[in-house]
Amino acid sequence: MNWSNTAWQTGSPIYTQITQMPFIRELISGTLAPEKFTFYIAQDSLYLAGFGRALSLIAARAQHSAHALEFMRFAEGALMVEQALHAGYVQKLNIQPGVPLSPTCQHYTHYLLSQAALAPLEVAMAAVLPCFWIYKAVGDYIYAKEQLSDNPYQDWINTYAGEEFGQIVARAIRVCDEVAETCTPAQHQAMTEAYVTASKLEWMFWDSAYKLEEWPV
Ligand SMILES: Cc1ncc(CN)c(N)n1
Repeated sequence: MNWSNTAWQTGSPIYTQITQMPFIRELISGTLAPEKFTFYIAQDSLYLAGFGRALSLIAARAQHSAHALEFMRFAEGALMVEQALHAGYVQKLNIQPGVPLSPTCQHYTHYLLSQAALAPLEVAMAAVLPCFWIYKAVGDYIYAKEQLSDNPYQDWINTYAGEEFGQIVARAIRVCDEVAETCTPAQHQAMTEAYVTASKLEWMFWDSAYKLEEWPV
């Protein structure tokens, strides 16, 4: 079995819980409060800046030039394509610059950056994989469930359920599997742990937006 099959199976209870979150249910029905989506977009723009840097760090550390190139393209995708979607929303939702990182956004981006800089390369790659794979799965899930023709969140849904993002996700999974081929069982275990941790942080990210999370002090 490929490492990615094990990772998906291990992380699937978290994925299932994500699909049941109020944030996701309300995205499907189009009833999500605009202030919650605005909070999400503002934090996600900050997240994507950190995520793009983490991907660039992994590219710089990759052992094979084909993998380095893939991660450079992934970084470009996060910083250009996804940020372009957000830029449209930032304008539409009138999000002002200078929004501070929420506690969860800080936790998640710093987790990815520290893994990208300091963890063994295969663990760093596994840590960023949920950012691709869970979003694609959630995008497809929402797309399949929604019944509205005028969902206010349709652009967001189309981006993550789209074919183009699907191809990027397939390539990210493939690189992880190629790297995992030469890893020991202990290294596979460390990869899966990083994958599960990042999956939990995905759950927390949506939860924090729904709660409009603030610093307690
Ligand atoms: C928190 C989060 N995770 C993943 C993605 C998709 N790259 C995103 N935009 N935001």
